Amino acid sequence: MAAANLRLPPLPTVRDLIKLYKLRALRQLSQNFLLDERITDKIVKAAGNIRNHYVCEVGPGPGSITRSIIRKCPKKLIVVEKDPRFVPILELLQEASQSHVKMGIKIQDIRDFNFEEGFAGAPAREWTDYPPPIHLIGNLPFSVSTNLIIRWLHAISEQRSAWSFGRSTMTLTFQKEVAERIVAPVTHEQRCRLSVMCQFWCDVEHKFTIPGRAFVPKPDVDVGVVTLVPKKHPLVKLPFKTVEKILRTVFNMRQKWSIKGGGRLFPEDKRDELAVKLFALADVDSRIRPFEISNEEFARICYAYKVICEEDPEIESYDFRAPKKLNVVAG
Ligand SMILES: C[S@@+](CC[C@H](N)C(=O)[O-])C[C@H]1O[C@@H](n2cnc3c(N)ncnc32)[C@H](O)[C@@H]1O
Repeated sequence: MAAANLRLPPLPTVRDLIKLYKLRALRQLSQNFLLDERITDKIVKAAGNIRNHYVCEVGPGPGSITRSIIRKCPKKLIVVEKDPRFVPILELLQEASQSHVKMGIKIQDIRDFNFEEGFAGAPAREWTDYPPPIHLIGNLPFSVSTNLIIRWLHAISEQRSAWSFGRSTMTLTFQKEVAERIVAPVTHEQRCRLSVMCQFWCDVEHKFTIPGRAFVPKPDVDVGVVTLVPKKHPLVKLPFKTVEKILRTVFNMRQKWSIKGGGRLFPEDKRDELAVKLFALADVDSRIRPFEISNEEFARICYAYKVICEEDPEIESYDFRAPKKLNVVAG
């Protein structure tokens, strides 16, 4: 039987609090608020069981998802919000829930937040064990969401930050197109570098879509709720930056044969020869387009690149985007 939700003491509605504190949404902080409790409950439900767990909410704003999280009775909730105007409302929630939930309020950029400190005391699990009782939940600001997920994948690949405790899970919102890219399988029209990066390190699921009209103010796009659970066994075990460079380069020519983009991993004088070698070593058809390459095939391409770099270490530092050296004649 499901445990009963915590009943908060009577509070003004989030809509009334926004009015009371005259909180005009700031476009530069991607502020679009969710006021419908059924939707915020659904987001929190997508995170699975959080009772007695440790939760970090990214960008709580006026606190509607925060209320849904509190009702599920986590052991500890840390909210990280950049905009200090929300402090009085968040403190109200902190006070209302203090007998049940230990709630911390951090006014700062999520990109600078120290998860090891925030989750201090949370039980750690072996990477290949069940995920620890730690969750990251948030209706992310559009302006930082892609950058944030790349940073977090990097941390996952090195099992640090929130992932020094094990395979901490994430339930996050993205613009619908970004959500579709994250989960896009091979040959999907939205498949891109982000799809492969996310799927190398996480099991991803697009849980549901929230129509733009559910937000105040209404954004121009719909929003997808995605769960990301770090994989026990990532599909690739190579340095994150190397993998990122390989995928960025191959996807640079999305509509061309993969050998075209892949070739740009190598300096021009060796390009043709090494591009053929890359795909031969990886046993991947070089004439399919990047979005037609499966995750497993991309993993083989990454390892083949590594072999080529071991044979010729100068290759690794080559980046086709770097400005060409000018041949300046002295004197
Ligand atoms: C889309 S709103 C969501 C607000 C609230 N969670 C909701 O669903 O109604 C994004 C929130 O993230 C906050 N925010 C924007 N950039 C941030 C950052 N870099 N670090 C932390 N919070 C940020 C905004 O101030 C805003 O409150």
